[in-house]
Amino acid sequence: MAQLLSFRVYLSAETQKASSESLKRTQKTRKPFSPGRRGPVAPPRKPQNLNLEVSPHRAVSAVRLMRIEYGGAFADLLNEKGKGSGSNEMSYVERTIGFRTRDLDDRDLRLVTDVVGGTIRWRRFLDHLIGSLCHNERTFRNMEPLLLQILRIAVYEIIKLDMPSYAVVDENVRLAKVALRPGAGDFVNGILRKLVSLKEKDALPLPKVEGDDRAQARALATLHSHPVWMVRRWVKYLGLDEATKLMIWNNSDPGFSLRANTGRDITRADLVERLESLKVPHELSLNLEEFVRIKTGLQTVVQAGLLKEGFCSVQDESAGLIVSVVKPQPGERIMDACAAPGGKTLFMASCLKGQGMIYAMDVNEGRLRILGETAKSHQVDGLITTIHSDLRVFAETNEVRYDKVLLDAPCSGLGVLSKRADLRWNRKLEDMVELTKLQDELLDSASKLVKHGGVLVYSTCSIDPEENEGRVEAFLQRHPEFSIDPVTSFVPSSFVTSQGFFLSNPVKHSLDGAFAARLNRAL
Ligand SMILES: C[S@@+](CC[C@H](N)C(=O)[O-])C[C@H]1O[C@@H](n2cnc3c(N)ncnc32)[C@H](O)[C@@H]1O
Repeated sequence: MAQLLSFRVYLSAETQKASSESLKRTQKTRKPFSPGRRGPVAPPRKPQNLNLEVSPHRAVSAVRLMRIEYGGAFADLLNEKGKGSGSNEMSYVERTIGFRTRDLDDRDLRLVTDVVGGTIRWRRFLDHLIGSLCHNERTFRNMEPLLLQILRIAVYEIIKLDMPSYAVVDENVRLAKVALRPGAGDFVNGILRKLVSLKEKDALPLPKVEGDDRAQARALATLHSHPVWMVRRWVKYLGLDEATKLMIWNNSDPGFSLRANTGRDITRADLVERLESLKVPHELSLNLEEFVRIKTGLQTVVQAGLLKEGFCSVQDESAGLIVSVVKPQPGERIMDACAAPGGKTLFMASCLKGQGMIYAMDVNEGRLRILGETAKSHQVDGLITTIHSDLRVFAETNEVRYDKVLLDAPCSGLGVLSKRADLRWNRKLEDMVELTKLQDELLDSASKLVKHGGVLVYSTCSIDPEENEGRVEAFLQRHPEFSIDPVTSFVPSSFVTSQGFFLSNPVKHSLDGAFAARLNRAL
């Protein structure tokens, strides 16, 4: 169980740099969903018989989408469940739409993952099309949640997956009829037939990128399905072309990297051998000698137990490169001040070659416990001491100083939107103000723990200059005892910014976006 959890957390660790606090907030404030009209929760429906007419992947996708949007579930966690979680999933389906479908086979599971991820990513774009095809805005605004999810799935399948229209219309009309009522099926039929006809004439009602900055940002936000505030921010910082490329990247299927567990003397060659025997296509990382990239086959790796047995971890290369910036050396005492769930802690521990200690601190006790359990399976637990504390409180009272401190700060996660399909919709502009304030406080506290002549590494999985360069610049003004140590000798040159920081750019490097600054404390 701990192993499964640790996989989940690893996968999300590198993908979920988003502050878990704010996500939790979203989770708490979301109301339980009802399949009927938006509003109060409907009483549970009575279980009915198995329905073999409705396509299982669509029924399950619609229910997962309801759970994500109204029930506070996270898209990546639902997708990771995969095979074996069938009966639990079917009981959700039954409770939500009143019947079961046949069990999902491997192909259905892949379809569910694609359809759920894609429908979430493309939500704004799909809603624009659906809204344009309704009689009036009120029809769209008052649409019952399940009906809306069925329409989103159908529009996504027709427009983005290019599935045969007749089958998609037929299947989704049937789902709406059985799960809701005959009239709902007629409504879905009407909307989808209009859509198919416009698609065939190449006349979809899409906005034009024209007018003032605000109007252009709104059009781009619809066409590439992102919140308007993100588009405006990226156009400001990156320019129109780069912002557009970034949105295209965020909408593409994410790739993953695996790190061979060198802490257990497993080499990349050993990992490659296992991947070959499992027929998982892979490429060697050009940036890190422990890493292998895979585009497909992650489920195969999970099912073969490679993560469970501590053979390897799922870790993005951008996270591995942050560890390169820290460059842990045998014998060092390193404070990992925001450590959980521990992706970087474990990699750092494996660099110590049995000598030294990583002090892994986190305010979240549950995530820290998972870190401890995973450290055992990776056989590096003797090199890790966990500390459950708020860094700000710990730094006030603790007298010990460390050779190096890594502050992998809670951040917006704007660098990992390709992996976290729902994050773009959960993140708000106001979060940025709260996060930068927290990052400043944590930087001040982390700096107190660095010994004279020691190193502080500040990192995020954001590409936002305010969370990155902006925080470091403000910190250096408050702390003249620190200076920038350019990362030139720690990472390949294409990752080094003009100021000497590490930046992985999703568009340029085909990795998650991440940032790190290496700061030396004067002797
Ligand atoms: C980006 S995640 C860290 C990811 C981790 N370094 C890894 O590689 O797996 C940020 C972490 O900071 C923790 N955190 C947030 N505020 C904190 C605080 N005041 N003190 C200590 N940890 C905190 C969160 O619980 C979260 O686990």
